[in-house]
Amino acid sequence: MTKLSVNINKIATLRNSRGGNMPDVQKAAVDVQDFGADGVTVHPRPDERHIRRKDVYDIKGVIKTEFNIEGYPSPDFLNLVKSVKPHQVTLVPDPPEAITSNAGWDTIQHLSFLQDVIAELKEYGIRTSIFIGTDAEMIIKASETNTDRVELYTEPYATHYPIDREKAIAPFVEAANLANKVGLKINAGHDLSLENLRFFNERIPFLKEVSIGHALIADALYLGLEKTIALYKDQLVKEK
Ligand SMILES: CC(=O)[C@@H](O)[C@H](O)COP(=O)(O)O
Ligand SMILES: NCC(=O)COP(=O)(O)O
Repeated sequence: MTKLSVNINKIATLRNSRGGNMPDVQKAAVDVQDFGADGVTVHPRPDERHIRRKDVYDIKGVIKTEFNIEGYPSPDFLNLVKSVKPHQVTLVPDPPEAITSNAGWDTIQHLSFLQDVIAELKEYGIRTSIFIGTDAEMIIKASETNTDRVELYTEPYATHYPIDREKAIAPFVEAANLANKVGLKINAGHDLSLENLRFFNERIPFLKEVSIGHALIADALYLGLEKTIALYKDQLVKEK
């Protein structure tokens, strides 16, 4: 069954908005795991707009499932993840001013850089994943970085799903089959939701893990975190 890694960035956003420790991000990391998440994902951005470096260490201390840390491989970020040694690091090409992750890597232009970073992370026993679009050339080149996995950037799917879901999913099915063919394991994330997740999971072959945050935390404001995580997990149960 496809694993669900819950991204708790937006819990930190709420906490930071008042300057105290409510909601408690470390407690949220414990709770999402107790409620059935297969992992916790965070994205400590350079401006610490939500997840802070301290959060990363606090969460590391309570991980019983899998810890996935996302970020641009700056020297600061690499020092942080080498110190924390999460199960997985997901490398994203986000510039510091990006409002959110909105593109996959250009694995042709950045091949050598990614090869070096991935080799360094593997020396620390960290599983690597790189954020990628559905472009065939980028996926083929991604296999030359020696990354363990790619994470398919699913915003285009989520945007087009309400318009024409067959058209929305087609490039991602092709991309997943190609990634598998070139020896890459497959994660996916960004803008996945209760609306679009079941269809994505049913149609994408070889999918190992989805990381979901924004929509899940928004849903939890109405439904509660425990019920919301159960609903998202249910979307990942494949019909017999
Ligand atoms: C890599 C990805 O698509 C998301 O994890 C994104 O990085 C979320 O970041 P924000 O929560 O800052 O939007
Ligand atoms: N890698 C995607 C992620 O962790 C969460 O993205 P989103 O669900 O907040 O868009």
